[in-house]
Amino acid sequence: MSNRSEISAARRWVLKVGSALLTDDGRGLDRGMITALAQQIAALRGAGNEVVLVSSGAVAAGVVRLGWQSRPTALHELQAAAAVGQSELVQSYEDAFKTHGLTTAQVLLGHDDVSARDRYLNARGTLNTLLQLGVLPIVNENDTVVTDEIRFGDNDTLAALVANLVDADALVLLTDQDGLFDANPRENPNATLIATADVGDSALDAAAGEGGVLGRGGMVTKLRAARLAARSGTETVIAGGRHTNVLAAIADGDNIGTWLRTGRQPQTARKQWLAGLLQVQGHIELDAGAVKVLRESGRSLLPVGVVNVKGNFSRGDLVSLTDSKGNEVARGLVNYPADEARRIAGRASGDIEPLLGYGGDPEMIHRDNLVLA
Ligand SMILES: Nc1ncnc2c1ncn2[C@@H]1O[C@H](COP(=O)(O)OP(=O)(O)O)[C@@H](O)[C@H]1O
Ligand SMILES: N[C@@H](CCC(=O)OP(=O)(O)O)C(=O)O
Repeated sequence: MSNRSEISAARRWVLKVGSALLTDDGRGLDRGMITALAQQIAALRGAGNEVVLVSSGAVAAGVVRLGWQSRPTALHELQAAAAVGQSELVQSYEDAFKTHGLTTAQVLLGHDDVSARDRYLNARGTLNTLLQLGVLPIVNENDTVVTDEIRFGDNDTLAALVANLVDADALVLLTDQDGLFDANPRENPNATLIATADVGDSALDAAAGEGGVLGRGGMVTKLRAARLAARSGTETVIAGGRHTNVLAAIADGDNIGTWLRTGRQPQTARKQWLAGLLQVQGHIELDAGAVKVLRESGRSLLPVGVVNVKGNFSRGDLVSLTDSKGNEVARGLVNYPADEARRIAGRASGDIEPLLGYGGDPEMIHRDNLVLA
């Protein structure tokens, strides 16, 4: 019987595989692990789930391919190794998933892609489209172009931001340990596994330590990632990737690894997160019909319901939606910059392409990106 109904109910998964697991003791990519992962992910998909894979391993693969003895520290050398290793990494996955009839897509993201508002919507749109097409997105940090200051640095954080981006139900962080222990098991042989905890429990901070030689963040970044993911209602499980069929066990809600509970309704959590994300950059006045639809049926805002556009905002900015008297009805992330929003205001969605010269989103603001006042 499932102990973890919040996990077994999950349908949209972000799965992160760390360098510690994927690289064969620093001797390049562990092909056996990639084959096993592909088989398990294919099974998860076959059971009706959607999966985004966030995979590390580019630097470790590149270091071996270049014949270097150890991981370099200079940024440009790390970037060169990532560029070499990333092609090997995605090629290995593509080969492994092909045998299960799955198509993969390489998605390289930088910090701006998940924090700048316009790129946030673009990355979200692309990932959602890939999922709708049945493609398996394989995400990594865009290591070759990012600079020191803006690097995620570890893929735990990237995976959590991707979970926010696609509204994942569950985030699974697979690593070389069986989960989060009450102390670092490398240093303390008596450490015991924490099976379940509230993600916000501050006692966890004392338990989580740094990572090994291969990975970067250790449990510190995994805990932080779980907290980031929880902001949009995503549940996190940290588990050992070397167990046979670990993904099936997690998806069945079995008591494996560490479950970090969010304890909040996903939809509420996501909307609170959105609301706290940004400053309001402009105002959009709605007609009475649009106000009613938003309030009563929770639908998206279409351009046809827009009467007036104030301010100079960009795509992805947070705007305030008001009725004719200026009362705030809702807030949301707008799909069009102010000048284009003015041009399509009051018009049917079918007019967007002829008016703007490109086929943008049919909604002015999608309901997933709207929070009622
Ligand atoms: N409390 C803890 N429980 C489990 N592992 C811990 C803990 N504290 C630190 N660690 C370390 O975190 C490592 C996993 O993180 P990391 O090396 O970054 O791997 P990955 O590449 O999978 O992200 C483990 O090998 C372990 O040494
Ligand atoms: N983007 C890097 C991953 C960084 C990294 O090592 O992350 P992690 O394994 O999560 O600690 C790579 O592909 O090598």
